[in-house]
Amino acid sequence: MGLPRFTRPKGGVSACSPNLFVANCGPAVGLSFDVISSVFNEFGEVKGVYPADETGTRVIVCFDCQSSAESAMEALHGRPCPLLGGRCLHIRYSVQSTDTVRARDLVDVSLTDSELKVPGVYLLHDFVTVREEEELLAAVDSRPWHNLAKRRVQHYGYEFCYATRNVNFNKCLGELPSFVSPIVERVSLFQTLGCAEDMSLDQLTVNEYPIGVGLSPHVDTHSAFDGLIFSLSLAGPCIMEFRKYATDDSLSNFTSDCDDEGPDSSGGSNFVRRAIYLPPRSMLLLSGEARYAWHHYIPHHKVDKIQDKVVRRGTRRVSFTLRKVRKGPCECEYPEYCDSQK
Ligand SMILES: O=C(O)CCC(=O)C(=O)O
Ligand SMILES: [Fe+2]
Repeated sequence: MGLPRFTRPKGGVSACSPNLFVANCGPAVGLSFDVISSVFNEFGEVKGVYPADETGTRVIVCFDCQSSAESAMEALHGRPCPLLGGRCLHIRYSVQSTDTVRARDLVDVSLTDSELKVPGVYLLHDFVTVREEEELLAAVDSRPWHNLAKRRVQHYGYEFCYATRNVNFNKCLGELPSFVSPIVERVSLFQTLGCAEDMSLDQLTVNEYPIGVGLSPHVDTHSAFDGLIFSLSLAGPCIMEFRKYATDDSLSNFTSDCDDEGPDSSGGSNFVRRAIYLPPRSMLLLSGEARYAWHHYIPHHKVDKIQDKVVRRGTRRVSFTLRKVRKGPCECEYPEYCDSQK
């Protein structure tokens, strides 16, 4: 929605374009949009990487100019790509589609974690006061931001590297800053909701999303972080979406956790999709299945539809993502999604 749509060209050879349709690559085969973007970025500026369809194995890579797309095509088409898990990419030039928003792009947006029905997601509203929100925003705004292509970030505790989607374990940046201490202490509130894991945290990523900017689908790297991922929303709200792909192994029991709804079968989709509204000052926790087996992302929209109400994103959103860096290999129960167990 709101994004240009590109498709696979029909027929044989297609005219050159700055946009590539790339098959055999995507989140369903363990390659995040950030990793794909960093690989294609070697050939010129990548404006965006988008799902080409709902399979999770085909993406559209949009360059800012045609010559970069040509170089990427020449270097990567039909050859195993070591930086993309040795996968052999099938690349064609893509054409802009005239499709309008399709019904299946719309998903009901839940307001609470119990409505959402993604096991392991918890949401607490008003986790911080308006005053605390102002102080947290002032604290990060007085510190240097690091510019990414579409948003700004700050890292504390350990630096997160977007190219590898991992942390540099040997480079500890020091303790978490004191302005976040009250929040780190308060996360123990989630224990009253039935979450029994170790709540100590030593890594903070602050993300600042300008209006309309979102985040590509990903699972936080298992080997990088422990089992709890907290995300505090400040300033503007957002909708966070979740997808669980049906892997070959899970197809037979795919509906066991989500017995009201199987994988979306429209247009060949092979995932279940859910969405939740995250208001400012709310704290989200991803644990268990939600943390390890569901992709999460924020659609790039300037306008969101929440239970029949159209909500215009009027301000930036700043999030504090708090995690604990993992000290050994991940031993989760979801080996098909786990980089430590592959
Ligand atoms: O902005 C958010 O709430 C989520 C950020 C996130 O998913 C991440 O940094 O991995
Ligand atoms: Fe994440």
